[in-house]
Amino acid sequence: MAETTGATGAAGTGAAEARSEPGEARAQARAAGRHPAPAQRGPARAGLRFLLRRPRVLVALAGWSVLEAAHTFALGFALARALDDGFLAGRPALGLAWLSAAACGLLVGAWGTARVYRQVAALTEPLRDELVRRVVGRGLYDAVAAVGVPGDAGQDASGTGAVSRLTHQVEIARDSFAGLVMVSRSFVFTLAGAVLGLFALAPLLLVVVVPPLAAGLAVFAGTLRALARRQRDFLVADEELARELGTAVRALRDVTACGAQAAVRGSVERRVTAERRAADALARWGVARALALGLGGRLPVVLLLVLAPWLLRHGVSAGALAGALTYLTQALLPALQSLVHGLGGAGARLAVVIGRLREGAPRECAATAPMTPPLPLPRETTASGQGGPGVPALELRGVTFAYGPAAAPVLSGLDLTVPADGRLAVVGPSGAGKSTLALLAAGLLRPSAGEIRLYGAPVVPEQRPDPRGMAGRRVLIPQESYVFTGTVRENLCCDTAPPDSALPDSALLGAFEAVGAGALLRRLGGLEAVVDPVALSAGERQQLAFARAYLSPAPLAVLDEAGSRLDPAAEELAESAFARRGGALVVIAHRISSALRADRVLVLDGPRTRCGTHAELLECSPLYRDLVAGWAPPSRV
Ligand SMILES: Nc1ncnc2c1ncn2[C@@H]1O[C@H](COP(=O)(O)OP(=O)(O)OP(=O)(O)O)[C@@H](O)[C@H]1O
Repeated sequence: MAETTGATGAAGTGAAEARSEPGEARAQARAAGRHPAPAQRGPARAGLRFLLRRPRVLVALAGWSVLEAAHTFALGFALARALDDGFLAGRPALGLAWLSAAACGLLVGAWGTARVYRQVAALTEPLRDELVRRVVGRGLYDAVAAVGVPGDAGQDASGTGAVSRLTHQVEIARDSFAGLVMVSRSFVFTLAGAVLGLFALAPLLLVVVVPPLAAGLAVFAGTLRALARRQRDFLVADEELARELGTAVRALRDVTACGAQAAVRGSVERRVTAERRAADALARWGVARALALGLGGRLPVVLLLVLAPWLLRHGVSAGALAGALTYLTQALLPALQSLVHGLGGAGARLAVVIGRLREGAPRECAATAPMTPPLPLPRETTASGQGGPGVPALELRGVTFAYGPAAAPVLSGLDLTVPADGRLAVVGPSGAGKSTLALLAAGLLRPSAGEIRLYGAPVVPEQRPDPRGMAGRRVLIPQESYVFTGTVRENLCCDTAPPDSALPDSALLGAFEAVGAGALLRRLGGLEAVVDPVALSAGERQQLAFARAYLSPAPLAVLDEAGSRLDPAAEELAESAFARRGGALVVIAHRISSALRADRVLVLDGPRTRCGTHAELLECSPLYRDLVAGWAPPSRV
């Protein structure tokens, strides 16, 4: 069995890497009694202030962007002149010269754009540095503050994971900010170049183009806020779903062990529904985006074509008309598309990330998030699995098991009966299949052939613990004890108590005393003390697991080297508690003492497997004799 200690603690940390945890941040802020600032408010104003503090960079950016405007202007104007003065006037050389001028404009524009990137970097890198400084500073502050915080909280808060996640968000913020600067700047200068060009070609063109363009921009501006909010809601819902799934996947073992599948499924389904709703709302508002693009980018083209005869009659040349169409289709429409998508998407993302960074929460990365309490298993109230008088606790008939179709069988045709009050020890060399047998008996593995019955009922692996099924008939303590971050009570009850009722304290305290773990309970600080699995020794974890299993109503207990980390006296105390509580006991024996306490011993040894009393096996099983000789000096046997 794999190591399970501390799984829940780990599961709680860091959900969806770059996708962060806004919900947690808010929950924690609420828990801490502070009210988080709305993520949306402020980033735009803060961004503007940031820009205004860098006038020189802004001027340089504007200067280089003028080249871009000049390139846009040259594009339509040169085409119009090439047509009107060159090709349509029978002077192809002049036409080609104008086209060459347009090509030169293209090169100059590209050169300007390259310089623009440098200036954008000069804006975004300081932003990044500033955000990183804040994030790391806050992370260190929290790390120092977390010193002395007991348990996972302290360990996680002081870890670098939170800072690493937030610095990744800083990268997202920087990229989104750079994108926003680029698209906004590009739209402004492209618009300026195109309007100047249209005016230079024929002012009448502006009468056709400007009204729909202005209407499109007005629709976009009017719906931007709502659209950004929907976009932000969708991002948050998407992140929360990713966080929920990430946590669930990391905590699968805990979830299964606690029987919390239904609760986790419900929680994930709620997130999926929330994300679907957010996506629907965003899609509805996407219509506004399409409307803005249609009005501002496409309608002017249609109007120019429809009104072409009228424009030509009123002195607009064919070349000017072609130039105007070039402005619209090659410059304005792409710039408007970038603006609409850029401001709606990158803008919302930037607002979310900046808002979150300003909430400033390395703490938000689940370091101190409350652990999902384990869902306790229902406790069987009647001995439903006991099958009636004379029915054995455990029966194996011709059981064969292999870990794969091509693997050699670990068990082959095994027959075994453990009476309802029987006490069986299973021994054998390492790798003989003792743990495999324990898992088969517990219904956690399915035999390749043969049949296994518990109290007369066939053993079937179950999707979830059922008090009327396997959980009501057997309890298994595996080699590695399962202990999670939570109170002692939660650790005890995760296998036993139904969600709607609790075991009395006297039963819990009695279980500790019965298995010889009373001193451990007192040292931990009682039932409400929080257990840190990492701070327990392996033997202490085993004692806790003994106490938990002792509380189980299941009449068959299967102990798979469950006391291997205890000293012999403590192991005997724990084992004998199970013998006293009644029912059947199967012990995968770690020491000869366990075998000596059993009624019968199963020696697993492939084809030479034997079952009998200690004395019988000493007679007939050379392997058993060897094992016994290896366990203890002959004089003590
Ligand atoms: N999950 C698995 N997949 C494939 N093979 C496995 C798996 N678990 C165990 N085995 C193999 O099955 C055989 C029996 O393993 P098992 O753990 O049951 O032995 P064991 O008698 O309990 O050993 P030990 O005393 O060392 O715990 C071994 O050869 C082992 O390598």
